[in-house]
Amino acid sequence: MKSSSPRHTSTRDYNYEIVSVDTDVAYRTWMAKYPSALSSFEQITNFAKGKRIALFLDFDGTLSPIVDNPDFAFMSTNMRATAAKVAKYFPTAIISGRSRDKVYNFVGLADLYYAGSHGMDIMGPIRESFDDPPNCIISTNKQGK
Ligand SMILES: O=P(O)(O)OC[C@H]1O[C@H](O[C@H]2O[C@H](CO)[C@@H](O)[C@H](O)[C@H]2O)[C@H](O)[C@@H](O)[C@@H]1O
Repeated sequence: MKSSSPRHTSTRDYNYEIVSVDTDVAYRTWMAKYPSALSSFEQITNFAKGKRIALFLDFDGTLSPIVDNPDFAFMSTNMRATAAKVAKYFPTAIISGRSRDKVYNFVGLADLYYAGSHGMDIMGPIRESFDDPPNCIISTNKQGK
């Protein structure tokens, strides 16, 4: 007779299943406490009305996937295009535990703010001229210094 319930061939399999159930419960509990912002989008947009918006983003695990080798945490083309688009509407900053240069090299968007080393090293968008929006800083290189 064929059994319809899952087979447990070893204690190891059984323990693995308990860990999976625990992980699932922990995940559901966490999601109940911190629901996806996308499911409350209307509430967020209503709350944001009349306010000045700035966007602060994490890099690893947010803009890039978590990978084994930190040197390969590349952003997708879609994610880069989305970050560039959102930065046209709101001041947008990336805050990271990585060094600022490393994050900038991964992202490569000049219109964003970058806060590296957990906020110890901050760079604003590169300003081509004094006529650019005031939320930019002047690039020291562009001034010839
Ligand atoms: O503040 P973040 O931008 O989230 O940076 C936190 C740390 O991110 C990196 O490590 C994490 O991502 C790696 C690549 O996916 C992954 O291999 C590692 O296990 C994660 O901890 C980065 O290497 C660290 O320097 C950052 O502090």
